[in-house]
Amino acid sequence: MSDTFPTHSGGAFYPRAAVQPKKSKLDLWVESFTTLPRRRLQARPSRIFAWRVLSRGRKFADLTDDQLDAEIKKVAHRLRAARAKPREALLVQCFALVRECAGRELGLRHYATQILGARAVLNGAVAEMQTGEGKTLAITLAAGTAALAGRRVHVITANDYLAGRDAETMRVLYTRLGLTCEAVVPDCSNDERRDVFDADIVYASGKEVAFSFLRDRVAMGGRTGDIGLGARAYFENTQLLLPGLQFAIVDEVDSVMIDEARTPLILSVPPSDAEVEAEASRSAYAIASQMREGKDFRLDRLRRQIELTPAGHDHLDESTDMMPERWRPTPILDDTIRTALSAIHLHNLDEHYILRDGKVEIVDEYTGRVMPDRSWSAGLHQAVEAKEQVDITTRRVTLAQITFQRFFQRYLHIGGMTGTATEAAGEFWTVYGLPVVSIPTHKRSRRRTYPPQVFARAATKWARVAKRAKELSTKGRPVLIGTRTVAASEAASAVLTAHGVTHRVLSAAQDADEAAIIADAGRSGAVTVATNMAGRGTDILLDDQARAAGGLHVIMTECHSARRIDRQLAGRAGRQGDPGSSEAILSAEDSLLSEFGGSFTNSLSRFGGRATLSVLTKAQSRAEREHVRARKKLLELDEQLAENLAFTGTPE
Ligand SMILES: Nc1ncnc2c1ncn2[C@@H]1O[C@H](COP(=O)(O)OP(=O)(O)OP(=O)(O)O)[C@@H](O)[C@H]1O
Repeated sequence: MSDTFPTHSGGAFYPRAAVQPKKSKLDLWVESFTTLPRRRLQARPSRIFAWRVLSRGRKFADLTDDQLDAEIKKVAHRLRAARAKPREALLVQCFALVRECAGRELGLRHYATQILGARAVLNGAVAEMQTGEGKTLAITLAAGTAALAGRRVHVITANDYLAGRDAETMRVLYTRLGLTCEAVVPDCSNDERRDVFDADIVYASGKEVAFSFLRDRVAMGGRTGDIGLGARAYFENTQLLLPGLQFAIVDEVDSVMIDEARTPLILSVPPSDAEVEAEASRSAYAIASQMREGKDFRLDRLRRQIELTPAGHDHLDESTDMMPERWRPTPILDDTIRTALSAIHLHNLDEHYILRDGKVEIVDEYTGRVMPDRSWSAGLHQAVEAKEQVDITTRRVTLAQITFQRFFQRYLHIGGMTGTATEAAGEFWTVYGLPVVSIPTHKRSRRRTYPPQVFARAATKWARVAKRAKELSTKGRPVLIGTRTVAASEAASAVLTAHGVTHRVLSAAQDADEAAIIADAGRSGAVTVATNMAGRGTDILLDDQARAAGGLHVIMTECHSARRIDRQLAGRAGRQGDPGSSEAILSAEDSLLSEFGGSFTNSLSRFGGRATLSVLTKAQSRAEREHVRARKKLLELDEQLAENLAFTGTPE
């Protein structure tokens, strides 16, 4: 079995895993029948381990605070001495100590299921723990143990807000263990960032750590060994941000390592001729907006691709003069115009992006959150700005780039947790070599799932949503209405108002009040409308009246292209054995069904009637296949780029 705490490789100065060689399809196929079942078996924690931790914990409960501190020191010392592979008995002791400290500092003692989840993470697996099972607390067992063993731990969260929130909540526990814990605040200075990464346990979004790694790579300037890096640090005073990539625990691992993996991370600087660039984007928009679908270009909404027709090419030939000199050669012009067409036809306001303070800000399709510090690459961001007639930002020059897939492969040890891993188990194994292990629930789930209802028209759907919300909230149940876009939240809000239902809206456009709105969402009779940003990590606590009335009811008003995201939303109800229910109220006009639903949806929207579950499942499977294809393609491009870079002498 692999080491629990792999020792340094890639040099003690900046420990990280070596770049992994690309595996052939045949190798992967063979592995999935040979290595994977064995790894899954090895990674599955035994229930006896959890039982031993609980029984050991009873002994620690009798210790005074001073005696407990002494035990912690002893265990930390033995863990460090054990190096890569501590004995099972030592891990039992360490888990029991962390658990006892959690009981004293947080008033929560880990359940057996949380112990199993954390053990699977130490075994280098993805632990699938259902929504609401307490992953945030479970992670402290794995993070605390690894940090006591002397490893620098990164707890990677789905976004910056969760990083700050979880570090804040769990800091007292880590402090009690004699460990330091910090969270990365976006936009902090390099010195601050270096200080944060100096802590034993760092909570951060994947993007923050990956960008810090990219900056370090640029600073290393191709030197990767200890001597080169040490010399650079000494003679050129180059200070790196990270102490390497040692031990990562990824919370909401499918969101971070699969969903985010569709966007490459690019470290860039502004170019010298910004004004001409802006001019080119405006002219390209002017040309593209005159072109007609079908005649000048063909649009493949499914694959999000645009192809120019011969008539389109003729149109471009006639418009060349409108572009600045550098953009006139045919391949560059074609590319620029296709980007402008994509901005016009495939990127929608209040769905893919919002406008805030005269700026285009991207909305993450999976989390519903605005990502102010991200921009689309290859001129798309500027094309969207030209379309919205706002100031055009400068298209930046790339210094270094990496995909999440390649970034996470560089950790010496990685493990993760999520409520929804099964759907992506194949991808976890082929891309990251991570087996998925299912952990049982602490209490039996009492959540009821009603069959989905699909209406022909969106208006009928919204009326039904309002009626359901009114009916259930009058009975004293809190209702959470999940939407996919900011625009849909507004539509839902308008209908609810028209039906006289008091409600609150939580959306990407106003996430400042998030904590307050969530705190109220579990009150008896409360109705809350939220984009899927109220999915992962949102813990809606019920009051007694709400629990007695039947708990939270989640209404999903549009299915996401990934089933996991829907399961996350439904998972806000019926947590920790609470009562609760969920249902989907949809329409054939929803984008998933109209794009991926096939002929059935077409006839449904034309002739009316109701669709069945199988139509939905088919549409989602199609969309998921498309996304897997897109991610594979990105990884291939990234690997190709790395090979080209390796050829020019920068192998990292
Ligand atoms: N051992 C425990 N004892 C008592 N309460 C607990 C325990 N562990 C977790 N909880 C409570 O369970 C609730 C859910 O926890 P948390 O939000 O971490 O779940 P989660 O698994 O991350 O859910 P999701 O996947 O939906 O984000 C919280 O209110 C938390 O305080």
